[in-house]
Amino acid sequence: MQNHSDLLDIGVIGLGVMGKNLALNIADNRYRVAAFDLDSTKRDALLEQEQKERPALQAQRILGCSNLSEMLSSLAKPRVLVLSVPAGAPVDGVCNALLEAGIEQDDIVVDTGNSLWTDTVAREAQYQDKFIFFSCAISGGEMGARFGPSLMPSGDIKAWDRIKPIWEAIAAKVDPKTGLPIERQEPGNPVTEGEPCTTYIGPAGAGHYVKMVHNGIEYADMQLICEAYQLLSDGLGLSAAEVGKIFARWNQGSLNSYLMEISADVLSQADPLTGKPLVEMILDKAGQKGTGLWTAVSSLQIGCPAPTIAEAVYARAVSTQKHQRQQLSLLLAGPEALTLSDDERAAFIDELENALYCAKIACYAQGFQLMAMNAQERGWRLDFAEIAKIWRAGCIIRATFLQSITQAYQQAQRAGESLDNLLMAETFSLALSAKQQDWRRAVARAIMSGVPVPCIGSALAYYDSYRSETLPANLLQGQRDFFGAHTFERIDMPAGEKYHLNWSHSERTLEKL
Ligand SMILES: NC(=O)C1=CN([C@@H]2O[C@H](COP(=O)(O)OP(=O)(O)OC[C@H]3O[C@@H](n4cnc5c(N)ncnc54)[C@H](OP(=O)(O)O)[C@@H]3O)[C@@H](O)[C@H]2O)C=CC1
Ligand SMILES: O=C(CO)[C@H](O)[C@H](O)COP(=O)(O)O
Repeated sequence: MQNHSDLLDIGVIGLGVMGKNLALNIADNRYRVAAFDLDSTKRDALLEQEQKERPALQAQRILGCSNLSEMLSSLAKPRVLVLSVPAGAPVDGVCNALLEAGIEQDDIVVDTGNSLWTDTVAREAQYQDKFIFFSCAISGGEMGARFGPSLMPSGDIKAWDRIKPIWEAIAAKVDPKTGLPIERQEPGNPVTEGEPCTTYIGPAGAGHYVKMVHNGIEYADMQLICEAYQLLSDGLGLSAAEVGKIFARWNQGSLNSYLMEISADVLSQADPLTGKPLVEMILDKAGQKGTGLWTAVSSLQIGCPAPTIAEAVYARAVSTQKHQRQQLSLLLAGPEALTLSDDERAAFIDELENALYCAKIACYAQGFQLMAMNAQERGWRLDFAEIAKIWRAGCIIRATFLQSITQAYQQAQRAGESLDNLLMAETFSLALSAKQQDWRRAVARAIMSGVPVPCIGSALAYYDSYRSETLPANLLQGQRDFFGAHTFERIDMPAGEKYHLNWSHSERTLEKL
């Protein structure tokens, strides 16, 4: 350490994938860090890593602690303690251990895990008067944590004022003119220029809600890319490397994103054991930790349509039913293979690129609408231009596309309008209208080839539903009234007036209720 008698700036508890890299990132930005993990080998690995990275002449900035009491006594007051432990019981486990170790009322505990947002709301209340429970959802995975993540803080505003300088220093940075990430993955040389990808989101739970929806969009975006992969490989018979090249090309255009970039990379990777494409050696059963599911559940609970996000969660569930899929693949018939000319194949690839772009817009529209509806229910004032801004770099769904979303919300703000659905933004409505025919052709081809496209297809249904002034819910209301006297409203009478037809009477008279 620079000076062992000095009190340190911040403590990091939990030194796994995220915590270790966050600690190194904070130290790179000249803050002094106390670090603790239940598993002392993780603490030692962190110290070793710092020693390797920090030039010999520079003093170490990370102190390994053997227990939480040691950590508390090493920190300047009021203390700032970052939790990077698995969501759920471990968060309360650490909070209780901190209470036993002597944490004080004005100390700040920042939960950076993927906690369920309602748990965060409850924790703020539960630990009130004991310490300040603050939260900061984080995205960016291992490399983001190390060199600049997207950070979504929420809770006590005074706690935010205290941690803001550290957060702005460690966050990913964006060039304000272009909206593009400024990336420099060099230990000891953090990016200090540009706009930091962090902003105060709102009261307790708001940041975790926003991160949860980020992950819901992440699930959908990943599944869209996977569907395109299956269409190109099973539908067109292209090799993994060929699909990788197509994705790399798409990544140069409007589909430019981190997820597209890494998908191209994964597809071009050979398996070190067999030499075959690695992707073909990876078992097709998807894992999940819950944030996509929570997003889908929240959308159902508040009645906000997010079908593409929900389909992405189902797609992971179907993938895990490998045994049933194996059995049914032998039982159920599919369509005849399509024979396409070279021109048709080339056209299909272009159509699919447009389909993916349109479906992506629909996913983001669903996610942003969900945040807006939940914010309204909770009385949160979320700033969507700021949220889109902090997702332009650092996080997993970072994409040039986020700059267009930022601009759409900024434009709406300037005009004093609320953008209730992203599909209404001119930049997206024009793009969708221009590309929707290709989207339909791609979905039709997928259906005729028997390749499942739950997300590309559901996004199209979402688009068609929202551009339909009338939907068959009139018949649905008639059905409900028929079997359960659930009543209906009439188009020629004031809103809110309820009617019921006496379906079981021979005269079928209409009653106004
Ligand atoms: N990995 C990712 O890409 C991202 C993860 N997150 C979230 O960040 C959080 C951390 O994730 P990640 O780093 O991947 O998880 P890891 O499992 O890699 O790390 C968690 C660490 O916390 C330690 N730990 C558990 N309980 C305690 C405790 N009571 N006191 C001290 N240390 C403890 C674990 O030790 P041990 O292993 O011995 O139990 C482990 O070293 C999770 O909530 C995750 O959902 C958020 C964004 C991205
Ligand atoms: O939060 C993240 C990125 O933003 C994590 O990587 C998340 O754990 C991924 O979710 P899952 O394991 O459910 O795919």
